[in-house]
Amino acid sequence: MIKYIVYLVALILTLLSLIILRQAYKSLRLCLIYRKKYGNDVKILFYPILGIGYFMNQSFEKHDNSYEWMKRIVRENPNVKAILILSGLFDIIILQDEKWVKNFSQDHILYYKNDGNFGYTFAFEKGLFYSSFGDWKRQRIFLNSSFHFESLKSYVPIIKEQTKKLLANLKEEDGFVKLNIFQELQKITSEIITISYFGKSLVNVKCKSGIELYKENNDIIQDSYIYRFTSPYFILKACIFGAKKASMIYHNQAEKKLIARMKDIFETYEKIIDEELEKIKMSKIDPMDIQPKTMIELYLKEYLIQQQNRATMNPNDIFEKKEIIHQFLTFYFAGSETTSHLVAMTFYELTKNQQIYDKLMKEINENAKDFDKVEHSDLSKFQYLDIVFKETGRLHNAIAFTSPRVTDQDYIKEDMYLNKDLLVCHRLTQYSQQCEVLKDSDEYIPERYSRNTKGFSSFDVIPFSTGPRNCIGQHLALIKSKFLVIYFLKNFELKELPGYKLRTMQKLSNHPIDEEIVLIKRKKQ
Ligand code: HEM
Repeated sequence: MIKYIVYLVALILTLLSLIILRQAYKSLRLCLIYRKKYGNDVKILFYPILGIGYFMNQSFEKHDNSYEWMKRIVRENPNVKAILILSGLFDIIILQDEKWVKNFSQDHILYYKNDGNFGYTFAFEKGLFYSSFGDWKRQRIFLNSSFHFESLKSYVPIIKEQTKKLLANLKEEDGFVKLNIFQELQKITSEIITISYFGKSLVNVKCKSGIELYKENNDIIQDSYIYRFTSPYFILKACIFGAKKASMIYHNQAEKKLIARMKDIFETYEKIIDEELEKIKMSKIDPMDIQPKTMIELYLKEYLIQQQNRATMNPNDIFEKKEIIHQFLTFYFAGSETTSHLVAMTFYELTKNQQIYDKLMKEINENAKDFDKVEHSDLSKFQYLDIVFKETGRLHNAIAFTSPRVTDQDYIKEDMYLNKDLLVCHRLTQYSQQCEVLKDSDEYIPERYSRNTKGFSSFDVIPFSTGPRNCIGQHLALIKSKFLVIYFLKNFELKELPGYKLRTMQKLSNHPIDEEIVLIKRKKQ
């Protein structure tokens, strides 16, 4: 018996050594290729196993921000085309050069995403964010109408109504109070996404486990993200099988629990969708006659039509019911924290920059005398708010680079070479300060965009990314954020929180450790 145990241990150790050797060889080879081809134009970093996680942690420890390391590299090497981070496990390249960013995002169709939160396949795989190739194209065309200007207009009453519920309990006499503004804003942004998708609030719906659906939705996204990047067991599995497959096999207790929670959420939404389908069937309305007002109606109409015409349809145009749920979860995950982050960080900067605060108040007082009367068409009058958001997106974007993509072939375009063994992503903000607009780039200056724009490119500040795979929700995000800021600043005063130090760490987003970032007080009406 002991003999067999010894053999087994020896076998496992040999296997592990072979995996480590294979990975180390891959990383060393990449290092040599890139060093030879680009010299210092591609900055190469190495840290065993932890790789980019190590540099982000160090950056947070030293500079209170998980991305300061990247900023510093670009500042010290303004011509750097990319940063290559090797780990022996996951080797990742972050493109910095404008032309490289442009080419890569235009040719996105050659790449696909195969990594995300633990178990992302259970919740998001069929949604737009993770879909690829033909499936991505079909979805993007299908969804474009819902994110079109005209459709977005119809969400304005929902946005205004939800915004007005904001902090309804806070009384004027409470004076200035600390507030977890992220939490409050996220409740609103996720509620707006839910109502514009399902046409109703789901705030009272509970999962089978008894936990509120909206709460579990937020928590599972965070928990599965943290598990993906911190569990040594999962990291080892991902190394052997790839992250996607590793989510599907050899589950330990923690993974089984996460998957059970995801399935619970999935089944709760499935029940809601089945009820909606049943209502349409009972009404005996011809699917062709449905005039969709919400995204769910758009989907259900299409779903019922395709059920009728399945035999004659192109199989690539047919989608499963699962996609309807994954799409909603995708919007929830991609659209709620990002939007609340934009608004919260704008508030933070306003408390630090009184002149900007005053200028914005002036614009709001002139153009939004009565919040109830502000319509979608009035939003174009808030031009200063536009550049305030642009500046927040530049300095405090929720994410610093796109999610990593992979491909099966080496990619070469002009002087850009991307080896097939790399995870590839690109930055969203240009950190170099080479042109006038980007001077003093650690400062919050919305007016910078009206400076001499020589050398400033439309690829320098791209918080919503660029190319065909840019953010489909960007206009919705900006409409929501504008109404939120206008309503908030008309009704509340903001003040700097004494002694507050902004420390942001990469979790799901690059998020403040302490979420109470400003003081607020209800204004006298
Ligand atoms: C301030 C708020 C937001 C920011 C900063 C933001 C940023 C981004 C970025 C950078 C990407 C590209 C990610 C990548 O390529 O890896 C993206 C994609 C995406 N975003 Fe947003 N987003 C915001 C709000 C929203 C909202 C409100 C929604 C939907 C309701 C949304 C839905 C999506 C989806 C579905 C994608 C994937 C698009 C595709 O692959 O075709 N986002 N977003």
